Amino acid sequence: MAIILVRAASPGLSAADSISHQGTLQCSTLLKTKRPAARRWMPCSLLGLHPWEAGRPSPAVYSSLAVNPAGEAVVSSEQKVYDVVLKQAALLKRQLRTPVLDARPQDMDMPRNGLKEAYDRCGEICEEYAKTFYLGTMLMTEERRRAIWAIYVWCRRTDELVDGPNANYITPTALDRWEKRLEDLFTGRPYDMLDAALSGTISRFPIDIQPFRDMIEGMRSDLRKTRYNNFDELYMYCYYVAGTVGLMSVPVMGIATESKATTESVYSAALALGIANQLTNILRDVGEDARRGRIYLPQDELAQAGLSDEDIFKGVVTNRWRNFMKRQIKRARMFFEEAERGVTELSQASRWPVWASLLLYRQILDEIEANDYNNFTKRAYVGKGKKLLALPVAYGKSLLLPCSLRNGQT
Ligand SMILES: CC(C)=CCC/C(C)=C/CC/C(C)=C/CC/C(C)=C/[C@@H]1[C@@H](COP(=O)(O)OP(=O)(O)O)[C@]1(C)CC/C=C(\C)CC/C=C(\C)CCC=C(C)C
Ligand SMILES: [Mn+2]
Repeated sequence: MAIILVRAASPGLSAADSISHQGTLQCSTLLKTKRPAARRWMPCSLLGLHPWEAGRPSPAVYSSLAVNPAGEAVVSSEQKVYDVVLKQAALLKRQLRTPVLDARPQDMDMPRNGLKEAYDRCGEICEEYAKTFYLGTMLMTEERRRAIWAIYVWCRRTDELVDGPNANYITPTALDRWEKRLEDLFTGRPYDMLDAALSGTISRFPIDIQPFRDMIEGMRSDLRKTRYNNFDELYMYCYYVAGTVGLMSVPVMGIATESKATTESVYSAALALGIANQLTNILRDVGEDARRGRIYLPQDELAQAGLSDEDIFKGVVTNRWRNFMKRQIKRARMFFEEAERGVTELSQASRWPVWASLLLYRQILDEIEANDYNNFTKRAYVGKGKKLLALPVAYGKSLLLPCSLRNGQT
């Protein structure tokens, strides 16, 4: 059995997370590297319109069926993911009615101070890799903040498996081992200190394993797939690698007690924020991903715009490219808009970091425009000044009443 031990030059982690034994995948390097960019296409072909152009209805209103090239009706990715949203929302509602904290093993055999150290380490990693977001978490209650750090670190480590410096050595079997390790930590047998922080977190919050499994599935898909035929395929990928983060986070962030929104609608918004972030990430990184042989943009939309893989490899900004990009940006913004309604429904102290991350990530789209759509050789980057300005704006927005109280139920 292969042992994958990656660390040494890692500025992120220390001895505690480097324990390795046969057959267990070790992922202790958290070097700042880039994930290949990602994508999605809306299965509304049956309606004859693009939802992001016509005003995006709630997922339940979308056609649940898409048509495959053979003309057969198939369940769309959007519908499949919406089923996950419904399941997660139902679980949350059920678990909030049961005494969760008593029903689950506490702290999973970790000594109290060991767990504190584990959470602190997660906080340090989070601070190192996502400074602004880390600052935002400081407004949350201590328990929530630690939980978000633990989730962040698990996601970051998972992402690093396929996106980090050792990505070339990662095989589907290694991901299977990572998933086994996930199952172990969910049943109170964490493998290392950072896993223990997540074990502690799931013992305190009603978090389900499915979004975590699905993120690993996204990493599997990254290993085997370098093209996406249409937005439906891209949507699924975005759900796997980023929508899942939204679903993991809601049970920790909590819904405002005064909110009148349904749990499903809050989960849908969280999903939308993950999708919006990932679409933005993909649009920012077109050139970088192409240099790694990856094109996440929907192939059918490229063809409709008169563009090919070759055009992307050449990396010349033409009017065709500008027009294509305008539509992609418009779609990403629609997902941000959908997410906005949900942020207001979160518990008050959770809203600020989420608003901050939404505003900051969305600004990357403005920067792509400001670069005249040259995302081949220019990285869209939000400057320090704009970043700083987003923080008070986000704070102001976090004070607003939930949308469901302003406009009736969402
Ligand atoms: C407050 C807040 C934002 C909480 C989420 C914190 C958290 C657990 C983040 C984990 C992020 C992570 C490491 C995901 C792994 C996969 C990945 C890297 C996805 C990309 C993130 C951007 O990272 P970066 O720019 O560093 O990308 P590179 O790896 O360098 O390419 C993603 C684009 C997706 C991240 C997705 C989110 C942060 C989802 C946000 C949604 C919520 C927090 C739900 C909010 C709730 C409502 C109701 C709106
Ligand atoms: Mn990455």
